[in-house]
Formats: sequence, C-alpha cells, structure tokens
Amino acid sequence: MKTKRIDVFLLPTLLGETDLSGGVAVVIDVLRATTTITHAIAHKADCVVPLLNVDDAKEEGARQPAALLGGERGGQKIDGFDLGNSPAEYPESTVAGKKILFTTTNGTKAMQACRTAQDIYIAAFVNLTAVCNQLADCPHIFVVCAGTTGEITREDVLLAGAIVDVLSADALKPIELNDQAQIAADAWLEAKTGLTATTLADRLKKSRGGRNVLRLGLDNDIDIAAALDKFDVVPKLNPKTWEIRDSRNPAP
Ligand SMILES: O=C(O)[C@H](CS(=O)(=O)O)OP(=O)(O)O
Ligand SMILES: [Mg+2]
Repeated sequence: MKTKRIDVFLLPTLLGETDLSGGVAVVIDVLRATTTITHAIAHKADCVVPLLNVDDAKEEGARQPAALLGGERGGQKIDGFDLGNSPAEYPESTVAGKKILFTTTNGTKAMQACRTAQDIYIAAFVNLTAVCNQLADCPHIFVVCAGTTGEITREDVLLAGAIVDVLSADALKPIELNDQAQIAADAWLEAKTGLTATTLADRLKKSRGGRNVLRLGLDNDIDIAAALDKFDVVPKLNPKTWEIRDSRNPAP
C-alpha cells in the first residue's frame, strides 16, 4: 500500500530549496488573506489575481479599469484601492463577476512561494472540509503557512493542524508527516477539545495575526474567519495564468 505524505511549512521561507514542481500546494493565511479570497470566490468573483506589490497592483488596475483593487498594508486599506482585506468587504453585490487585483502583506507572498507547484489551493477555516475533500486523493501535499511579517503565527498553524487531522482520519493509506506537520497537528488536537466557533475565535484572537487585527478594531473579521465550513468552495490558483478561480469552474 502506497503512503500518503503531508509536509507542512510554518513559514514560506522554511520551504528552502524544496521542490514543489508537479506537487499540490495549499496556502494558508487565516487572518486574513485566504479567508477573504475564499469569501470573494464563494461570492462569485470572476477571479482574484494575487500580486506582490502595491505599485504592480495599481499599474495593472490602470490597464484593467473594470477590475477592483483589493488588499492592505499595515492591515489598512491602501490609498486608491476599492477594498481592504476584510472578508465582509467582499459580498456578492460588490464582487460578483469582477476580477480582483489583490495584494496583502503575507498571504500573497506565500502564494508566490508556491508558484512552481502544479496545483495551488487556498485554504481557510471557512472552507476546511471542502479543501480536505479536494486533497483526499493527493499522494503528496505541501501545506504552506503565510505567517505574519516573517514570524510563525498560531492561527495558520492551527489550520495546518486541522488539515493534517482531517486527512489523517480519512486516509485509507498509511500517512507520513514531517515534524512541522506533527507540531501543527499537536497544536490543533489541543484546540479541538470542546471546539465551537466561539472558542476558535478566542484562540485566533490570541494569535499574532489576531492581535494585529484586534489592534485595528476589526474583531468581526476574526469571528468571520472562525466560521468553520461556511463555504463549500475551494479557490484554486492556476500557476500559469496566475488567477484564482473556483476549482469547480477553473477556466474562463
Ligand atoms: O491584513 C492582515 O490581516 C495582514 C496584515 S498584517 O501582517 O497583520 O499587517 O495581512 P495578511 O497578508 O492577510 O496576513
Ligand atoms: Mg496573515
């Protein structure tokens, strides 16, 4: 029987020289980029284009005036942008049918670090089960946490652990984990006891990313991020077109 393998990287920089080519990558930035992207795709945005720099996003926006500009620096909406990085700013009435040019401090860097993978999925607590269903038959999965400004951040570690936990429970094959996957799974197993949306939100509020979001007065964003399985949607980043679309509806 062939083994299933999950390698977690608690920061994009910990990928080092890891070869992702031909593999399946999962990007996690619970607070808030991957939660916000999942809201945008669930609310029928045409696609989200993750960009590293504010200037690149503005230049692209000038070339594509029908697109919306979204994202943050220092957690705040960027001058001249249409939307910030709060999931609540991406309802269907705003984003349906739209292309969104999107740049954030940590999340879009993590996506860039996975660009050599064959498939790149976007994960958040709001689509945990959908992502795990998508990954069920993948023999080797690379889970990459965005972290917060270069440091490991607990909200991302918890989701990485939840993914490992669900996939391990469902796996018919023996499963191999790297140490970072085991560390994440241990953190999640402790958090999982008596879990409710409120206890998860409380844990997210105590994380590094959570403290940053609270400092901005955006407590509601954390409650939104803790709504487990709100959506049955898996955003998928195509490394060739560099567009994130609903995995069920990948091509334009
Ligand atoms: O907007 C966020 O929540 C963070 C910004 S910061 O690192 O807390 O300043 O960006 P993200 O890329 O979503 O982690
Ligand atoms: Mg973050």
